[in-house]
Amino acid sequence: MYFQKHIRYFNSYFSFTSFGVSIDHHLASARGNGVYCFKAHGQIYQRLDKLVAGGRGPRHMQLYFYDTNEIIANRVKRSPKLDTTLIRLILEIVQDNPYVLVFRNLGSVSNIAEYSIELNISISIDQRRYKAPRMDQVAAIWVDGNDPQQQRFSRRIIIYGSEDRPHYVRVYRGCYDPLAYPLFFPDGETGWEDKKIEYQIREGQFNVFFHAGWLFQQFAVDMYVKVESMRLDWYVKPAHQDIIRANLYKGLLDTHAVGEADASKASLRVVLSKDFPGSDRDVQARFMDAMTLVTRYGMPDFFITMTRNPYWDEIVAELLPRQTPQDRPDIVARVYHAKLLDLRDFLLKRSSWQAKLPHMKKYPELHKLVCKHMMHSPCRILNKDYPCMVDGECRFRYPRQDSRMITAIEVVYRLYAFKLYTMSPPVLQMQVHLEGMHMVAYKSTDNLNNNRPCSSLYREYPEHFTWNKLKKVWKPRKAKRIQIGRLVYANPAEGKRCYLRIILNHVRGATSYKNLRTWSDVTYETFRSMDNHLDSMSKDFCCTCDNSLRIEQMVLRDISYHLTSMGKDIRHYGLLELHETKFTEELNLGFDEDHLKIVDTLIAEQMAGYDEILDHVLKNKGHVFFVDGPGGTGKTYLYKALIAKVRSMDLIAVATATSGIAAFIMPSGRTAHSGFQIQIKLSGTTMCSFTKQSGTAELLRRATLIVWDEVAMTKRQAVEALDRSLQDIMGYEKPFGGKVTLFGGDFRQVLPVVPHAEADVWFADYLLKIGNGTEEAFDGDYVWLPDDISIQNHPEDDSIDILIDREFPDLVANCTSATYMREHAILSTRN
Ligand SMILES: Nc1ncnc2c1ncn2[C@@H]1O[C@H](COP(=O)(O)OP(=O)(O)OP(=O)(O)O)[C@@H](O)[C@H]1O
Repeated sequence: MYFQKHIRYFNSYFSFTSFGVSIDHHLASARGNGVYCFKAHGQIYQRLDKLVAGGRGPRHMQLYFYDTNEIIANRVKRSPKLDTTLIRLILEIVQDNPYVLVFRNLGSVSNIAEYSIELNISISIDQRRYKAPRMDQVAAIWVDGNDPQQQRFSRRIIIYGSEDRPHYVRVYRGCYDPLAYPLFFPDGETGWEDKKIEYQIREGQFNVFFHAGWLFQQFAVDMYVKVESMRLDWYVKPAHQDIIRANLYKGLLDTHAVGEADASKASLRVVLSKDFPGSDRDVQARFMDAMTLVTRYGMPDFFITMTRNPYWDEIVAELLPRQTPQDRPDIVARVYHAKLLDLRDFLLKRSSWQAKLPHMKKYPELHKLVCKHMMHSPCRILNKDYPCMVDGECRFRYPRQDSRMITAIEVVYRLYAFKLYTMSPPVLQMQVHLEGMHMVAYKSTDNLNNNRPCSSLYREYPEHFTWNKLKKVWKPRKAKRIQIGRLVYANPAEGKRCYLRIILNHVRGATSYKNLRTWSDVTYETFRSMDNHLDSMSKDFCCTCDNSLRIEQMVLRDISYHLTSMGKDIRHYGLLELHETKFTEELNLGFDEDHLKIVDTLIAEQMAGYDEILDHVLKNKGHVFFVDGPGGTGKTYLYKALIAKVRSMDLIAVATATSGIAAFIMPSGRTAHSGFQIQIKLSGTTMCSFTKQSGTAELLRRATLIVWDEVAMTKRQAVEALDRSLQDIMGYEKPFGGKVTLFGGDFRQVLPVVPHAEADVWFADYLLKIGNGTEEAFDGDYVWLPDDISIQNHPEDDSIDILIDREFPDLVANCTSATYMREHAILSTRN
């Protein structure tokens, strides 16, 4: 019992390594709720120390250098309460462990500081069997003077006697488990086997994991992190990133069209692909799939959640003596999965079913329990009186924030490879490709000529046919089970492909691309309508210019402007050639002569900023500046001076601001969203939507100064998107791709955000009336303020004190309370 209760402690005491991860200390430890959890940043690894013990005495593998009695004495020295009989027993069990043998051998040498060990980190002994490695397979020992260049193992770590630098064993190394979990792998097995097999219950077979309590939980979570880390590592590799480029196929073709051979320059950088569960794109795709079912069958009537109860009879019946469900995440995960399948079958196979509350009078207890634990209606602002509402908050904390926490049960569920989601009927994502843009999808519909239902839409095919991925043909569906088709999304900015998608959604029984373009026996050519459109657009420009070539260019530039704002390049649309690119446009922006003179009027602080920034621009030294100052202190004035100076030297200065008004004041300024093509929906990995070969990218590549005013008003993610994109197009992993970037803004002008605050309707209306000039006024432009919102001008002129007293009652007593200070504020029109 004692051993089981402290098994994690024992394991960490006998492990050769220590657990290494950077932990978010705000979230680490029990923090009052009793469940130990921690939030890790980055990779998890095991740490190996040098051979010579540090000032705090031997630890981990260093403890093995001594003979048994000495080890026990050493271990007891570190932890006086240790049960020595138990330690002796464990040491006996691990006595043939090859790592123990290696380290124990070192115990007999006197000058250990001069030794080093070559540790084999990727042991590849027979992994299908639980066979222990031999000592010479895990490590070799050199005495002083041996040539460490003589590499014995292909992947190794050399642990030196006295070198202070610790070594890290990454999760995917074969020796990770035996070094970290000696209690599970007493003979030093690689621990590299299929974990699904390890967690199986086998009649008559002793499985150490099921007796390890907390250590099993820790091991399972560690294994899951291992799996996940390896998958993430795969995605992070540049070679694999290239494979999963967002618009791979389309991007490749586009790239060839503009003579760009390097595919990596073709499209946006994507961190995680759709195949990674939980990634943005996976969620997006599943949302679209769900909406396909909604389109087909209507809105859902029920949203059912199923929670596991660790004390379900089926779980308790399987527990070993003295075990609690927490000790057996494997059983909990299995039973939950089985019950989930049962529920799904019940819901799907029964043609009709009803969800009924137990009768209130007949089963009062049951009724109460169901209402209490199993139902939740909209609450908070939608239903303030709902029983879950306590002090204006939902006591179940709905709606819940997204969070990602891995528990041992979830981990085992994932390691068993149980499905995370299924859809019934399933949704098939159908590709939409322009002719010649893809080899497989739409063209193959030709195979349908003989047996295609002539009234079907393309997306309805899966209901009548099955798609053979290997042969790439549709075959008539035999089974009753149907599948719903969904055409993959095409952004309107994609032009032709988007139109094709719309047409596919409307034209029934089409057999070819030509057939799709045919209407009332007339086959339309691509861009025919666009040509007409060009003619009609030019009329807008005719009144400003009479040179037809110039008008043509003006129209094209206008189209290009709109396309660029959608992240596209006019060169990919087969239109006439646009001579002036965005880049040359920006070069010819010119500057205001008056702004050049501003430099003579700058005050000392402005001048210091001007000199410093200009120096970086002239020497091309990348740096990020932030100009801070309350409103009206001359920030814009400084930008004007700088921008004029940079442009006067025929260099490019890109001037942007968050709001349209601020952008208007900047010389040839534009909003940051339009200038940098920042997407509306932002996440931690969003990039700006311009492509590497677009005009915007070229402009930013050549820009020597980038100015973004009012940056305090924008979302952090927007600035981060620009940072990522600049790094991407510059191919330089320094902030903002090594550009001189000047941000300006004033956080004092950002109003505090009060979550869930309710507007005072009367006051809002009153303010609008004043703003619109419809409030009753006297003496020209004075309005009466109602008494209850104004403070009388006191004869002793202490009205400010009165205001403070009224807004901050008991200020002295509460001034240290963060909640009190958050809830009171005096806003002033002077910023
Ligand atoms: N050194 C200076 N000499 C003369 N006038 C100046 C100087 N600096 C600023 N000003 C003037 O002060 C006024 C306010 O300056 P500016 O608009 O640059 O402030 P700001 O900090 O950008 O304000 P906000 O944060 O509200 O946008 C402008 O009319 C500007 O011409």
